[in-house]
Parts: sequence; C-alpha cells; structure tokens
Amino acid sequence: MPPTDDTTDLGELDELEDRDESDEATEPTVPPLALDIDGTLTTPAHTIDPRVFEVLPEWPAPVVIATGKAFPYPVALCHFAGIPERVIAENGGVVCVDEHVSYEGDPERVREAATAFAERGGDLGWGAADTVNRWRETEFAARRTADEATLRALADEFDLNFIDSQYAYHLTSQGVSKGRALGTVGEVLDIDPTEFVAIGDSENDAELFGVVGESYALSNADDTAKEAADTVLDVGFMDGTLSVLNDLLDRA
Ligand SMILES: O=C(O)COP(=O)(O)O
Ligand SMILES: [Mg+2]
Repeated sequence: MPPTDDTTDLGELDELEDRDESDEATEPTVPPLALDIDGTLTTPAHTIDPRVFEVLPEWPAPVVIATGKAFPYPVALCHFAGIPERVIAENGGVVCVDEHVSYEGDPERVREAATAFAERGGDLGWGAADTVNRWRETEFAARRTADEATLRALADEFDLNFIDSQYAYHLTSQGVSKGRALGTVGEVLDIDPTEFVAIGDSENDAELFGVVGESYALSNADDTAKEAADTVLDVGFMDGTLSVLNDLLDRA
C-alpha cells in the first residue's frame, strides 16, 4: 500500500524503494517459447524453414516444440537443431522434457476407434508403411483425404476429440491438449505456463494459446486459432514466426 501521510516510517519507505528496485530487476527478459511445427516452423511447401536451425539454438530461454506429429518427429527436430529435447507430441498425448517422459489419454480407446475405422472400410491414407502413425502412441492421424464423416462419427461413438490441424485429421482422447501438456512441461522446468509465448496456426494450438502469457496466430492460421490468439499476424509461416521472435528480442 502506498504511504498516505507523514507518519510513514522510514523502514516502510526503504521497503518501497527495495520493491521498486526489485521490480526493475524483473523487467522483461526473453521468454520461453512453445512453438508449433506445421504451418509455424515450416514453409508453405511443408518443409522445415532452414532459419529454424539458426534461431532456435541461439534462443536464450527454453524452447518447447509442441506438435500434433508423432513423438519421434519433434525429438528429431530438436536433435538436429542442437537444442534440448523438450517436446509436446501427438497434440499433448506425449510430453518429453529433459529426463521426464509422460503420457496422457486413453490409447486403448483410440486403438479401438482406429480398428473400427478400418473395419468400416476407412483408409488412413498414408500407404502401407504409414510412418505417420507407426510410432504414434496415444492417438491416430488420417490424411485429410480420408473419410471425415466416418472419423467424426467415431469420435462421437468413442468419446474422442476430432481435430483438423490443417495437415491431418486426428482422433485424440478428451482432455488431452498441447495446453494441458505445457502445464506438465512447466512443472518439470519450474516455469509457469503464463511465462511462455506460443506461436501456432490451427485448432490444435487453441488450448495452448489459452494457457500461455502471450499467443500469436500466423496469417495462415485457421479461424479457431485466430480467435484464441492474443494477436493475429498478417505474415505467415516462418516469416511470421521470425517477426514475433525478433520483436521479443527487441523488447527484452
Ligand atoms: O501433425 C499435424 O497434423 C500438425 O502438426 P502441428 O501441430 O505441428 O501443426
Ligand atoms: Mg500447426
């Protein structure tokens, strides 16, 4: 409470001065990041933008890769970018950060839904090798050419979420999200989710945007992501992501 009269003792004033100084000491620093992959770190041609390999290793705070892709993909991205393996995979079904690995959701129910899809003649659309689902542990993904109506019906029947990431359809367990997973990441790293800045482009980023301190949807984002974001950029893909990162560095 501010001093209101001259009866304020000097100790209290000292305390206020100290507080001012400590406020100054906690002035903006470069924040930790939660970054989506597809549409955010990629080019419009779906390839990783090479600038990722320049900017992420230099980032002076933790970087978490938060994606709908299966577990090995973001791990490989971190590995080849030379940054610590801090990942949220499978739309929040898997968290791997430093020594911690954990899973969310009901993979058995998801497997039953995938079996039912095949039994109804559904084709996930990735070919015989299916490297999209081969290492997926908590959900399954279908090419966007797959039978959407049947997938949506199965989501209802099995009480799962249907997600359209703009890159694939996903059936995930209720309650699982990148946002919830960031809570787990935050516990491990001892960083509150509100300290993070998130950048993304689709409905699988909406919950993430809801838990971080500052969120950005790229110009290529879908309506759900744009509505959930604090800021909608007029630049897309990695150009948009870099514009946010440069602003954050300038601000610090
Ligand atoms: O795997 C997808 O469908 C999309 O992945 P993303 O969450 O990195 O955009
Ligand atoms: Mg995306």
